[in-house]
Amino acid sequence: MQSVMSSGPSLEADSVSILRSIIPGLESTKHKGQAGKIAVVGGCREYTGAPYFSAISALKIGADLSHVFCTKDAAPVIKSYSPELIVHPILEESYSIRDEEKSSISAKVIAEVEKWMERFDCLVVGPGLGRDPFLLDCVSNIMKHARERNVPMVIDGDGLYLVTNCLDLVSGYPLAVLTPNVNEYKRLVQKVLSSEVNDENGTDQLLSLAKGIGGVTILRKGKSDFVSDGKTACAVSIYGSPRRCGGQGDILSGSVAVFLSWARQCAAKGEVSMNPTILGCVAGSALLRYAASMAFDKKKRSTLTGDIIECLGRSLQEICPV
Ligand SMILES: NC(=O)C1=CN([C@@H]2O[C@H](COP(=O)(O)OP(=O)(O)OC[C@H]3O[C@@H](n4cnc5c(N)ncnc54)[C@H](OP(=O)(O)O)[C@@H]3O)[C@@H](O)[C@H]2O)[C@@H](O)CC1
Ligand SMILES: Nc1ncnc2c1ncn2[C@@H]1O[C@H](COP(=O)(O)OP(=O)(O)OP(=O)(O)O)[C@@H](O)[C@H]1O
Ligand SMILES: [Mg+2]
Repeated sequence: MQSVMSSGPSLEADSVSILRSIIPGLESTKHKGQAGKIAVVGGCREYTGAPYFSAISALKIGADLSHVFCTKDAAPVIKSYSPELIVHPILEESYSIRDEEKSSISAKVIAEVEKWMERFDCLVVGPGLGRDPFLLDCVSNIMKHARERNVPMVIDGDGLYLVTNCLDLVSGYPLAVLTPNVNEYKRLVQKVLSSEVNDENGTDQLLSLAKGIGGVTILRKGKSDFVSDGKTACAVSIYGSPRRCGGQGDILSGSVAVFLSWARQCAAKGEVSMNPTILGCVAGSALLRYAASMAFDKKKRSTLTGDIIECLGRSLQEICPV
């Protein structure tokens, strides 16, 4: 029986033990893909950094393959950041197409993603996605297909904007993980609970929110990260950095995708008993916070997201040496 809490009344999760329990061994018998195939749906004309941070973090943590489904404009830019990523330039924003093209483009997008969908262990929906209505409509269709195929989804950034306005996309889907920052959490609470964020009763409110969306898992980001699936709640407060450079949430989304895939593999073998989405969130949060503190020790005020990504490998090695 796996315990997510450390002993005592604190909500703090035993995140180091959780990390160690779900990280797979590196065995010579394994083939490419067994350690995880992740896809990020995000990246538009404005934002190319966010999907890159998410997808490259997944690889640096140990996934074997990392795909990005983005707009045609964003693709060459994301490809130029890294030859490691498999980049699909399939999405379109309204400015680049005529109204009469919309239905055929929408069908093409879903046909392209469908070719790959069953191979993915997890999707990350939203990093740098933007808010173009036509693009979000296509992404809604991608999410519906992922759900039909029982593919887990980590929803972040503009994916949360989409989901907050259309809760049915995730409501009642236990393989959905929402990772809101302070603004995104506020919008979710207002929409689902018709109230304002109440920090005095923060854990109860988080439990109600996760329950209100039908048992999805929510990772509320902040000074401490709080995680709940509507039944249990826990926190990750260890490590962290005082630098709040943009992009740390993107590292987190890619990390959670990998860890929840690993946690599901462990759960299928009966090695863990906690909800794998909770384990994935706790592990992702702890690793990001550890890498951020390591990067800050070295770079101080000039710490950027790229510096934190560079520390992911050493952080993993210190927590779970190979
Ligand atoms: N290097 C990169 O590429 C990075 C890219 N990033 C990407 O940026 C995107 C937004 O994420 P974020 O974190 O800025 O969202 P958040 O805190 O709610 O917003 C702050 C304020 O901005 C506003 N606002 C935001 N988007 C808007 C829009 N499209 N159109 C209009 N308003 C918008 C918002 O206003 P509000 O909606 O509250 O009225 C709030 O006041 C997301 O795709 C993320 O992945 C980040 O991951 C960082 C690294
Ligand atoms: N005040 C804080 N103190 C310590 N750590 C924090 C604080 N705020 C956020 N973090 C850490 O940074 C991570 C990212 O949270 P943040 O709120 O910056 O997300 P975000 O706004 O979505 O980021 P992004 O810029 O990638 O969109 C969280 O997992 C959390 O661990
Ligand atoms: Mg964010």
